[in-house]
Amino acid sequence: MSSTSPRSFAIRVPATSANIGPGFDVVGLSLSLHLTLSVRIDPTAPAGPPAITYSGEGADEVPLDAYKNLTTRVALYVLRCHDIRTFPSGLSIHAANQIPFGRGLGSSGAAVVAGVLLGNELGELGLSKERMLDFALMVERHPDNVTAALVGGFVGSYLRELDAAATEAASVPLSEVLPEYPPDAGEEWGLNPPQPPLGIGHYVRFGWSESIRAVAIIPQFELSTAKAREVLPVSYSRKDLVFNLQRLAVLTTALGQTPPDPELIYEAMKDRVHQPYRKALIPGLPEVTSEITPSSHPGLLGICLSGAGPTILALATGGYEAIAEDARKIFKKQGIEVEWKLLEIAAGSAVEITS
Ligand SMILES: Nc1ncnc2c1ncn2[C@@H]1O[C@H](COP(=O)(O)OP(=O)(O)O)[C@@H](O)[C@H]1O
Ligand SMILES: N[C@@H](CCOP(=O)(O)O)C(=O)O
Repeated sequence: MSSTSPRSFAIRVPATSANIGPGFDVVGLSLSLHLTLSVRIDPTAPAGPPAITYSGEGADEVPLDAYKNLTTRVALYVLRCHDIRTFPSGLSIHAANQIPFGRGLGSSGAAVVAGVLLGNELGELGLSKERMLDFALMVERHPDNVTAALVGGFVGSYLRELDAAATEAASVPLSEVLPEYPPDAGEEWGLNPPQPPLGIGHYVRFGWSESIRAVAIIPQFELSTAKAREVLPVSYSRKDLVFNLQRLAVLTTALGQTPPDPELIYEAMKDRVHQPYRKALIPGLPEVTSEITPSSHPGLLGICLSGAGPTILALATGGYEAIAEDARKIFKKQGIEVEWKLLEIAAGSAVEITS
């Protein structure tokens, strides 16, 4: 294909639920709601900034300026790290988004991963998954959502301990990784964006019993992840850490067993590291997680906050509607409306060349 031929491709990134109870900042699960970018590059089109259109969740608030939009800013960061200073001319992008913003379903992680994949395709960079994860981790610094969104499934990840130089490179302020472009008149384009250190994130995919589905009970208010992280303490008692470690060790295997064991899983999805501190931001959270149990709701395996919330994630093999409707009643007492969705575990991110 000549360099003046138009080309098109689609990028599809799943939603994610992070933590799954005790695995704060460690485990994530990809879910069947997607952010899909339909991208066209027509090098013969008149020069101009990228044309972005957007539909679905967040359409009323997402910026359509490529220098302000999270996905395109991440793509430009990836390009600049490879000495490509601008978007190609004749670039148009349509984003169709099913992932609600600020609900604990990994919308920002999906937007970041989509941006990394977009940069990789626009620049024809041929980056490996591992290298793409490095770029995503320069922007979203907890690995659980972006790793599960990139590779798909039920995934555990850790950040490698970096040496002093790599630590410095990885701790540059986000404003330097993603400066608001374009620069003011008279300023130069930044020539040396902070390069991600090699091999920041490492992951493993756990087994997942095919009988398990996810009920996402989504309160109709937004809670930013940044705000929900501010309420967490900086240190924990040994008792609380051991409580979580014991459960996480059991949970990562228990969710792969067929048939899954509700008694084992319900207890293994309890948490003392983040949920107790977030309950003030999510009225009804303690009641939902303690009143909906495998004995009151046959089919339920376990129930927890999804990511930083406010969504509640129930893992179950049946009885989905009763779980969701009873959670709705509990939230209603707090004056909170919810919608709920029955979701499957999704495949990881994918790029499809359409022409
Ligand atoms: N598809 C998207 N395109 C651009 N920005 C997005 C997109 N999805 C999410 N964002 C940004 O991420 C923010 C939500 O991130 P966050 O508070 O981490 O919540 P969560 O990731 O749990 O949905 C949104 O308010 C928006 O600024
Ligand atoms: N481990 C993070 C996960 C945040 O997920 P999100 O979907 O709410 O962005 C945390 O709990 O803060």
